[in-house]
Amino acid sequence: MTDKPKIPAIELKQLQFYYLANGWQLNVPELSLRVGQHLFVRGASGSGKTTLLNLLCGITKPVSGELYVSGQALHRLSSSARDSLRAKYIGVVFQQLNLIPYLSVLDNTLLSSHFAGQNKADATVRAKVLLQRLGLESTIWHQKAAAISVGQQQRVAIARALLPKPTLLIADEPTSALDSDNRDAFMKVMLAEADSNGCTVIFVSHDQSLAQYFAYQLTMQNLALGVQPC
Ligand SMILES: Nc1ncnc2c1ncn2[C@@H]1O[C@H](COP(=O)(O)OP(=O)(O)OP(=O)(O)O)[C@@H](O)[C@H]1O
Repeated sequence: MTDKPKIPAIELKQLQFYYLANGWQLNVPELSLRVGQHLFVRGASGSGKTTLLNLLCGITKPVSGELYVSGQALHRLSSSARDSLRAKYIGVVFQQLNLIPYLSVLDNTLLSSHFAGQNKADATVRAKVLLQRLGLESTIWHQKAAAISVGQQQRVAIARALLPKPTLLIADEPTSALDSDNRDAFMKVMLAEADSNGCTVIFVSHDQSLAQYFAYQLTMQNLALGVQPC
């Protein structure tokens, strides 16, 4: 008996995207990631990292080509179908973090499990464990997001992204405000949490020192040439 071929976590084929406003283009001839692979994507400012992540999490749609996440053809889905796929299966940490300033640390963390339709009591228990592992003690759980430091906000954002146990985690420069000790803890917790759920990780940054945490790496330049992560 032969094994069934495994569905890649991510698959891009002849993907093209451009901004109507200025014609800036992103072309990806080919990209394939296995389930559970952790990829570091590096690129200079303006090289298209955020644009790529917005495509991968279905916020924007390619102009042409194919984009599959866990076998789901994102390029064929409506905007609302992409939104519900993201809520259930994709954890995202944006550069702007997108925390709700007037909600508490704990309630911000719980938002993702709410949108993924998960049980609140179970999610609350897991959220507290995650926050603690990220160095966010119970003394700040009930403070408003607006009242904590940017470094603390970054950790709340990753806790929120990880809480629903996504199959894909996408992170855009999530450690820029952390000191080296907290950054180290952040990277280790993020990757260990992802591993325990078999979650694929795509992490973009222009900070080369973070590449040491990843088995696979890619530059935006190589991505545009269709080179596979190595
Ligand atoms: N909404 C938009 N409309 C038009 N052009 C855009 C838009 N967003 C980004 N761009 C342009 O697309 C290119 C890629 O931008 P993008 O934000 O993806 O790069 P980046 O690598 O994430 O940059 P940074 O590291 O500075 O965040 C840039 O030239 C940028 O000016």
